[in-house]
Amino acid sequence: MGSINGKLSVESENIFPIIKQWLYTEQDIFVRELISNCADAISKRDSLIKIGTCQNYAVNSFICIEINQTENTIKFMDNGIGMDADEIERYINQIAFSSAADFLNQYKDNVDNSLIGHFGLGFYSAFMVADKVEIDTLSCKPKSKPVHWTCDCEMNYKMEEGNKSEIGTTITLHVESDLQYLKPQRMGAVINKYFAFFPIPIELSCKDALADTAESPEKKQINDTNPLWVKNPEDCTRAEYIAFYQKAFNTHTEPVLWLHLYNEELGIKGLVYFRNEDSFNQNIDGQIKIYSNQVYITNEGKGLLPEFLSLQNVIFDCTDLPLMASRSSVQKSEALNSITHYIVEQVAFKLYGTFECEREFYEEIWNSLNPFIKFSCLKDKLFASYVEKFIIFRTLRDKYVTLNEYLEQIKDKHQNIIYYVSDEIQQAHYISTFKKAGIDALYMTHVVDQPLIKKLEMKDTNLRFNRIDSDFCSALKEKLTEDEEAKVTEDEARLVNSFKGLVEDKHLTVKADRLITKEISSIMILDEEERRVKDAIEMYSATGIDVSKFSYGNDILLLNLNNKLVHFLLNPSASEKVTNIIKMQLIDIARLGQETLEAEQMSAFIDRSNMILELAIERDNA
Ligand SMILES: Nc1ncnc2c1ncn2[C@@H]1O[C@H](COP(=O)(O)OP(=O)(O)OP(=O)(O)O)[C@@H](O)[C@H]1O
Repeated sequence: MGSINGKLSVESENIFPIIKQWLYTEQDIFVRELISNCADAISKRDSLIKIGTCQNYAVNSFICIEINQTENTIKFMDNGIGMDADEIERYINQIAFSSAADFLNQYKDNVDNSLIGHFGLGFYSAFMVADKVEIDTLSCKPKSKPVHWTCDCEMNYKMEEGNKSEIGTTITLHVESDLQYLKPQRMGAVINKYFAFFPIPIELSCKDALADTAESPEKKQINDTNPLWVKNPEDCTRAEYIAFYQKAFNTHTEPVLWLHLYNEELGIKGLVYFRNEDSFNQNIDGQIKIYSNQVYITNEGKGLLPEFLSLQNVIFDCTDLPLMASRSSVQKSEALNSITHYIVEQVAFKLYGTFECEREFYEEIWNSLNPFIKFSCLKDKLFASYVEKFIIFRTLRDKYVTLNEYLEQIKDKHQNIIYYVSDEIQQAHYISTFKKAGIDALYMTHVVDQPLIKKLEMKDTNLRFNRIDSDFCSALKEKLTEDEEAKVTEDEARLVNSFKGLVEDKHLTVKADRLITKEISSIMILDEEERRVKDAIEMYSATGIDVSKFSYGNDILLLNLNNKLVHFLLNPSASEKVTNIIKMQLIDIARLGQETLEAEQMSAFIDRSNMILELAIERDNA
């Protein structure tokens, strides 16, 4: 074969600018494309060996990347099918003409369709980093001659007989000396990004500028050819799952639970890891890694997986993913819907199984599952329909219950009213009062609990969620006879009257009742609906919205007629000086139980507290 010079022909227009600017916005992609070509060549060779069209010339398949920092070259070498001059003419010189279609046509009855999805542009991504590219190749076809092909970035090529003696292909990229990919760490990281779990061994070697040139550099295998998701779930151990999690997601944390996806029909294998609390607190977002035939495609699950799954760490491989031309994203399709549906169902079944069969363990890991399950139920109707029943809540008695279990437990006491705690510290006073009175409530302290409450109330209009400091009275009210009720009304009227003038806050209403615990003197309550309006107004106000036109109901100062101090206020012979101090103190104590005092109130409270201590000393001395 003589030497052939030419200008690359293109199918429609000059695609170099497209390659450089549009299709491959990420430079790393040339590594993926060239290694994918090596892999394709090996698969084609294996297919031919299987059908006896090609002699079994190679013992082991290999892909090797060799960096030479002296010559500023990067070589991609494989022992795949190789090319003869005709094939180079067809598949390389005529750009945008993929050989995959030809290959499939020729052997369509004998090979599987895993080679589909090739677009005939990948090879030219080499020009994203190289100003000259060489191909040295020897085809596996009998009596083939080796070919040497070289091309500069002006699209001028030269093709002549080469000197390659072993079947396969070497692509040599001539690059600038400062190119980041000449550094083995950088190149290793990129190979790892796309091919960490590729089934064919990929070796990297580097001849550095200072090394003795006679010595061939050490080769290092970069990838794990047998990732855990490929294995049958029955053969995988707990230690293997954890080790794989830490390696694949680069973390030292351990997952609390995992799920092995394995569906031959959909061609899907993968792992869903449920992250632990610490990992959640560090970063609310999880990681999604999608592979196709063990080649990394994307970490962008948007549109592919339901949004809520992005809270967990998911890695999966799907043989038939409908890929976009750049192979970096996935097209929406029916097949994709089935995959998504399968994953959502599997996640729901895993949670169901753990809840039903390992309730104690489920409760142990609940803090880690809590935000994920609740958020998912808010976001995804299908998922909610499976999983809503497995939401559990910690109670004041430090037990975990589902909503149904709680409703069953309280049905004789406060039917359908669910008391909840939204802030353990702020509502500590109410919590201890509830505990003393033997009334249970649920901890709903996560931000996701507020929208969840709204959703549950909308779903079942009989349910009423009352924060522990709202509607306190009905929970703790003593059961009274008619006569006793009449007495309460009378005492209440007297107390309301005596507080007049003392309370300047127009948002404060005084009420009195007999509560089942004597220890409580005064407590501030706000009707649940009014409190929700108040919270919303405060939230809008914080975002700068003018809220002056909005208003909400009054805070209620509830006085417990069973308490000694309150009882004292009804004593007609008590001195006005002392009763006024007690009344003011009762108001402030009630306010403190709910929120902090304003500056002036706090100062008055401290002065008054000191005065009370002085009175105590005076009394002791008397
Ligand atoms: N290492 C190789 N060994 C054998 N043939 C190769 C090799 N690299 C490229 N080729 C041939 O060149 C053709 C063009 O490669 P190119 O990467 O541009 O397109 P493709 O692999 O067909 O599709 P894609 O754009 O998806 O990569 C390939 O189809 C293949 O026939």
